[in-house]
Amino acid sequence: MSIVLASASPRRLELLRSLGLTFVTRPSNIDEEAWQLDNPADLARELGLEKARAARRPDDSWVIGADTVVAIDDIVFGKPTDQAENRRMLQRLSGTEHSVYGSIALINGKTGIERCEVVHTLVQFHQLDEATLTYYLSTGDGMDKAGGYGIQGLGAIMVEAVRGCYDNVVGLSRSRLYHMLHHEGVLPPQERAHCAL
Ligand SMILES: Cc1cn([C@H]2C[C@H](O)[C@@H](COP(=O)(O)OP(=O)(O)OP(=O)(O)O)O2)c(=O)[nH]c1=O
Repeated sequence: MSIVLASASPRRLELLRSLGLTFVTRPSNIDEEAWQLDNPADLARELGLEKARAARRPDDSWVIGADTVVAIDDIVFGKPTDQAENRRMLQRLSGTEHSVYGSIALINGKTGIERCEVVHTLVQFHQLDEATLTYYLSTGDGMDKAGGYGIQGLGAIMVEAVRGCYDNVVGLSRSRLYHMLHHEGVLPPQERAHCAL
């Protein structure tokens, strides 16, 4: 039984690799902008499932799709299109707490079984002063990331506290994924032996 990661995200690849699993990547490249849902958790769920469906294969492989949605009061902050938008996003996140919804979808190509769970993490930002904003924006670190920041990199300087799963903010909750795979009986003995958890 093989595992396919339907993602182009280097963060997700690293997180999955650290579980000690053998897998291949197959980015799905769906049009995420085409999805408009009012509820951010539902949006994360549907996008995770769509990514997994797009990479599905007609064999006994398990495809993993994931999506990260950053939101305040149901207003979704996607990836910034330019530095000015990145600045506006960080100004909105400054001094307040926001939600990060991360979906994990699992699809079996042979049986058609579909599972999807959404993990919710709360992230509190410091009040950001102009110097900090300008410094962070100058690195471009937030440009390819939901909400316009990366907690695992320099974005950490803006984070005051995290409530819930940290991995979920980075892009994939290893703990939740492990338990989902385990529940489906996906992990063969040799994979279990190498598993880092
Ligand atoms: C909030 C936050 C997001 N991110 C990243 C995780 C995801 O890669 C990205 C959210 O965009 P996604 O659309 O979830 O993922 P992606 O387009 O990067 O990759 P793919 O669809 O191929 O799986 O933001 C961080 O790396 N650190 C953070 O702190």
